[in-house]
Amino acid sequence: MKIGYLGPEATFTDYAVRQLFPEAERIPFVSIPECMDAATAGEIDAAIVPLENSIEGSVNLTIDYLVHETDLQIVGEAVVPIRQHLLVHPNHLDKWKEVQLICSHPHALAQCHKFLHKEFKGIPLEHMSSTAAAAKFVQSHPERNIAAIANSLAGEEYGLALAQQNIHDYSYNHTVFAVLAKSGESISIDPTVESKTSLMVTLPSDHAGTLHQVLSAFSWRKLNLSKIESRPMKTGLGKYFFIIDINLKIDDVLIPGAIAELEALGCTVKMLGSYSSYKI
Ligand SMILES: O=C(O)C(=O)C[C@]1(C(=O)O)C=C[C@@H](O)C=C1
Repeated sequence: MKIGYLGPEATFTDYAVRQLFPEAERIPFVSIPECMDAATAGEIDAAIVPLENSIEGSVNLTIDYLVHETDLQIVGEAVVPIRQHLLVHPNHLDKWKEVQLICSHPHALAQCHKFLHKEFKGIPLEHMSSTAAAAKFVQSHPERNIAAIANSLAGEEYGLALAQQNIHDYSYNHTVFAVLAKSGESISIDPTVESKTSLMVTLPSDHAGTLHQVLSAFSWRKLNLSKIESRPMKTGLGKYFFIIDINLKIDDVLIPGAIAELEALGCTVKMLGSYSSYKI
């Protein structure tokens, strides 16, 4: 089985792939959209992409690309603990407090915002395509006193020294990764802790109280929602769609009944997936 991920080797996404699919052939991509495109084209069996972080919130690029640009389905998800470390080239370990630049993925920098503000005020931050790309960049510039924020796997992979560990601002730091595949493809992930169904719901325009009616379609059926999030449709100001997660696998009665009720209200409903959730 071929699984695509945001590369290079030793990103958090790569770590998630290694945990979920230890036997798979891992294929790195330079961006999340490229990885999803490869799944759509059938070059890989599934793409693993970050969806949401407990400190930083949703990964908008993933959600928007999934909804607007692909027909991929969510076939599984994994909740992965995230530990961010400050890594430097071993040549500069004794002067890590004087680093001239700190680079990482924007989500990783944001997860360490308070640490950076306190310890490295005024030091430039550079966005890289992933945490491992930042670690690789530091490795390839041994002459510069610069640092990467990345995980310990990247530290080992790129021969960097650990200057400060666990620098994320809140100790509870977890990212949810989605497993995306073409519709009809099933990928088994065991053991399952929870099940979920994700829907994209677009409301009819200018109807007072529709969101209330949408929520009551779930509430009177006692369908427990774990997330409701709005994202712009990208067609005009004030035009939004909703992502709604239900804590249940698709069944024959309750969820199809709720969907039919939403459609009767004039909503458009797209099934994003019904899948198992795995905790690493
Ligand atoms: O850069 C990485 O290592 C990634 O896998 C990406 C990513 C993200 O996009 O949120 C994944 C997990 C962490 O939250 C930080 C970065």
